[in-house]
Amino acid sequence: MPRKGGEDGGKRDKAAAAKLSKEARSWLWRQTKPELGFYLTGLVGAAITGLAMPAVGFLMARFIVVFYNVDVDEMRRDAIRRQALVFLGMGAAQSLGAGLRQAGVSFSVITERMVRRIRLAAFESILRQPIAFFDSSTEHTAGALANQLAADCHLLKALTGERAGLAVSQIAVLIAGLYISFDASWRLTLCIFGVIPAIVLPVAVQAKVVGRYAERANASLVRAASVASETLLQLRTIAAFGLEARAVDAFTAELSLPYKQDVLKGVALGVGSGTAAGTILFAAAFQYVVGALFFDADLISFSDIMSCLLVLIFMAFGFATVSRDVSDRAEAMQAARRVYKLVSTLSAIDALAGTGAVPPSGRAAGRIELVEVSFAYPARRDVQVYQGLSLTIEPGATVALAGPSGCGKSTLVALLERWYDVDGGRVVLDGADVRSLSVRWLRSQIGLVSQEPVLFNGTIAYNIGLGAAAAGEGGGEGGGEAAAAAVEVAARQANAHAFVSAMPDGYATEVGDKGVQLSGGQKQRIAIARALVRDPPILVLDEATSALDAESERIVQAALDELLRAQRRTTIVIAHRLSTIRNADKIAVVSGGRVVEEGPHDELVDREGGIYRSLVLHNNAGRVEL
Ligand SMILES: Nc1ncnc2c1ncn2[C@@H]1O[C@H](COP(=O)(O)OP(=O)(O)OP(=O)(O)O)[C@@H](O)[C@H]1O
Repeated sequence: MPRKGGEDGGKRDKAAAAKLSKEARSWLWRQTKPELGFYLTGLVGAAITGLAMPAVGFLMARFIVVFYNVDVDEMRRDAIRRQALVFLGMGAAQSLGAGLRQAGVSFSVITERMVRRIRLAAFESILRQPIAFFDSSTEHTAGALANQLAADCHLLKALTGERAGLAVSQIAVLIAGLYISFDASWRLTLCIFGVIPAIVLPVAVQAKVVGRYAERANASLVRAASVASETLLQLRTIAAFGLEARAVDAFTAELSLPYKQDVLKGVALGVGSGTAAGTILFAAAFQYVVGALFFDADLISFSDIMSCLLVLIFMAFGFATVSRDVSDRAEAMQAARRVYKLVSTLSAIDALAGTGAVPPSGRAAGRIELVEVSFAYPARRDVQVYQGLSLTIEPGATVALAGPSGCGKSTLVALLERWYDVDGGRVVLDGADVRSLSVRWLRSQIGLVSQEPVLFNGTIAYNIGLGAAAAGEGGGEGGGEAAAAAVEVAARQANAHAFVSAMPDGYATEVGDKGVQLSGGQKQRIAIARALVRDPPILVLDEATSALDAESERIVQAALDELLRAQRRTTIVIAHRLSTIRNADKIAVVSGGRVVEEGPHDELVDREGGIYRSLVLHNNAGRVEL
């Protein structure tokens, strides 16, 4: 019976793939809408030029016949005049067709516009996805997605614009050729066009083979892109551990399959196009023989033999590239399915959607409640991080989260930021379930400083200003006087102003890629300033000093202590340092997926047998592993 299940599964997969292809095709068609007028004009032009090909063959045949058959001079002159006029007409039709084809101004422009639009939609779709989307699959690594934006979107060109015109033109060639040839002699046409399967079959098989190879080669290329992007993002670690050769090996290994498949694809393409090209001329040879037999049996005239033959030969010109086109389209269809899958993936947590409530005041008071929350990360369903966790944080209070490593302290931040949704229970901000709130607004209310500050390539002012830009308060390139003033205020609060002003270019100092030109402590203070520039009602410090050396930690800690003293805002602190935690209004100890102890430092430290007390008692040189 497993075989039957396998067959059913295979059928289901095939049906799902066919459905996806169909949807991808209609989606692609919808993408042409903004340029539909141009597009259709171009396609009509392509159809006319396609129709003209066999028609020219037919006229040539007539022309030859006139010279061969018509003996009387006067009649021949008439016939030649008629033929010349028809040729003139054909010339006009061709001009019109080619003109219309170009007037689609031209297909390449349409294609570029469309691909740009699709790329943008794909990029937006990536940004709309919840964080879980990026946790779960090798298809969704940074390298893989960047590859999709670049390579897949580029491949789509084979399904649109000039290439679509070519397909229409080839179909027109086939229809016109069949019609003219059938009209001349249905017998000979049936015999000759009986060989069409000999052309179509290898091309169809080749397209299928190429399509299948393309899918596997793409999977390898995606993995190669992941290896490349991971290597480039971790260059310092790679250098420190001497992992360059390993990275090259991993990259080479992933490229070997696409290489092999490219070779096979070349062979398939060669066989396909070779068979197609040869078959047309074999058909012509066959036509001579069969035509002669029919001629002897008085079943066909000389004129009709010539028509069938020349139509066939002119059709061969029209089909010269069909084999490669079919392959490219097969590859492009795979890419279209992948891009469509990406752009049609709806996100339950969409920061760009502009949906969800925004409280009338526009600013959160900062009361946070977690009510009976249960949660497991989508990528690791078997690890239940929270099971009925409840915690209330009053507006303006500073709450420290403590507990053993991996107990779920940072997860609380992830749920509050709505990077993930809870499986059970609720996360509530000022009385409203966070799922009902605008994601963009919710995140704009939280200033987050995390363990490893990530800066962007640009100036210090730009990096700090980004905090305000994200909250929709301008900023960006530090733009404007007000923004510049806010950036400086935030830098002062973060204890960063002194070192920034001491730099030759001050706030205009470039920080380099990911902030490499700054020290860890400087980067962290810029990150704190970035979180503060929006003056958030909720501040989250997630082990903000743990990655720093002792001196930098002291400086950053001083900035944070000052900050906590100076302004009452809801603050969640996750820290290993006892001094940060002991000053909090409340310490919540997380263990076994719940808050097991709650209260101020003095109270918890006196609790006999308490987890917090034991953590503090076992602390090492003023640093506790909480
Ligand atoms: N993105 C993720 N996907 C799957 N599991 C995750 C993910 N992030 C964290 N986890 C797991 O969830 C659990 C809680 O992680 P969390 O980062 O919240 O712990 P923590 O208390 O902050 O730890 P630490 O003090 O070591 O930073 C851990 O078991 C961790 O392995």
